[in-house]
Amino acid sequence: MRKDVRILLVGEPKVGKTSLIMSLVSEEFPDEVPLRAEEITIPADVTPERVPTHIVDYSEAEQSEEQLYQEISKANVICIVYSVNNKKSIEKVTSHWIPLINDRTDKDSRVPLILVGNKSDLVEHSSMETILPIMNQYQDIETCVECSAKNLKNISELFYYAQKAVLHPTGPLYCPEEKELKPSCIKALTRIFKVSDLDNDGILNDNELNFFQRTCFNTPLAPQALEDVKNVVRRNMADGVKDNGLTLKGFLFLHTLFIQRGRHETTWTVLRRFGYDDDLELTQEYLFPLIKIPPDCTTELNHNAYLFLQSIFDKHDKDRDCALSPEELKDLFKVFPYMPWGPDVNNTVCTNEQGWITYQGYLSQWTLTTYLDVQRSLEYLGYLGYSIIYEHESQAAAITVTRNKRIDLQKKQTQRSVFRCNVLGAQGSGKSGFLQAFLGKNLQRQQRIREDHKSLYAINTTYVYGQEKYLLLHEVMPDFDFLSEADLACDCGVPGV
Ligand SMILES: Nc1ncnc2c1ncn2[C@@H]1O[C@H](COP(=O)(O)OP(=O)(O)OP(=O)(O)O)[C@@H](O)[C@H]1O
Repeated sequence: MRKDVRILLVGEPKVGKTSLIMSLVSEEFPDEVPLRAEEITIPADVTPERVPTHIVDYSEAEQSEEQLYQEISKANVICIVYSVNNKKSIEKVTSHWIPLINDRTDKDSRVPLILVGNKSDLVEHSSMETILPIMNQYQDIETCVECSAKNLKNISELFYYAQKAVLHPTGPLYCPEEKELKPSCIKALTRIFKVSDLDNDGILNDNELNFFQRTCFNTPLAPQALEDVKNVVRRNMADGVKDNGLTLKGFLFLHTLFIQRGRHETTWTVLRRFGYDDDLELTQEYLFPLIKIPPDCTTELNHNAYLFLQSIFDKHDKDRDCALSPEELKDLFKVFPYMPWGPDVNNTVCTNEQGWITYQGYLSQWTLTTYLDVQRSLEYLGYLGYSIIYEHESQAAAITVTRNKRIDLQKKQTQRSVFRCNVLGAQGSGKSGFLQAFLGKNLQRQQRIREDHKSLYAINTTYVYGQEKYLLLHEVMPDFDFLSEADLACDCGVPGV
């Protein structure tokens, strides 16, 4: 979310821009106003959304066109002010101001606009009849408001709407023309639904809904409120509620409704809680939290992380055969933007007779990724929503950084549970066979492995003094000239198999 908000007021001379700003600041209508108000900054603690807010006035008499253009490019939201008793000032909104702003802002990053009808105290009628068609015509208009600097009507609301337009913009979420959520918003909310659907039955039951509510808004829903939400969905669609729980369709409908009722902040709160930025991409801080790994230390998943991964396995192993069929695996990775495991994984870890990754194989692969490339592991945990489900500050809470290997050697004891063994040997000496045999695959099965599905790693559990440890075998190419330091870093070696 943005750290501050810059609101610019433009419009025809004498529509009351300066008066609106002065009325907001002094909470009374100023009898006399300067041509242009000084830029003011409202401190975060007195703004509704708790971000510092700069308010900038424009005066044709005082400023050059160049200065106006500069202010337009710096603004996060622009209020186009007209006077409700001045037809010409309304006409100029579309004939002058909107085109001028659009010409000066990038098409892909248009600033939100707010139409502000001042001097509502001077007329009996409303300007909305003229304004609503304009709102429908221009997508960048976030909202419109009629107000009066004189009797202070809707003044704080106007600045609140402006702040909201920047902090909780409609643009990325909703297409007003189609009256529906945008595809990237649907994608993000679908991922959120799947992460929150803890038993993976396609329905958010009361427990899951309460968990979701607590996670996003720090408070569970009262039983009656929960029923009311479901009833709203029931009244509007046939398959939004099933078995007394919310379906994905119902969940998306609710968010559409929030947005249509101007409660974008609800949807944004949910999206941000699940790691999304203003472009509906998962943020770098969410996916790649800082984690320091000193030299000679390795990275492992801790107990909580294994518990989490176990629950993810369980919710996708629909047939309870302790292995993930290709469909189950695909379903597990639906919350990822891409398929992270290629066919080589099936030859890196234990599989069942059908070649499907077993529970043990699944945990082994996670162990391997965490050991070899902890950043990737953090990224994957982020897609699965680890820190959200386990209410941790970041994915980094899943990782144990082991003690320096040298200290282990000195003390002749270790807390580590993953050990790497390099397997060296001439071409054709049977290194691959050795790795596959470690996974329990006999020669017959080994012969069926396609060349492009082969893996240089094999990881499996083994018992040391009754304790389960992971042993990671790494087949090292015979040409020593090409060996990197990383290739040679290991806990033991098996030369000349
Ligand atoms: N709600 C209102 N009702 C009645 N009069 C108003 C109202 N708001 C502003 N005015 C009056 O309108 C006149 C113009 O106001 P103001 O100078 O604030 O407009 P402006 O848009 O800032 O003009 P400029 O761009 O020329 O600086 C002032 O005389 C002011 O008192």
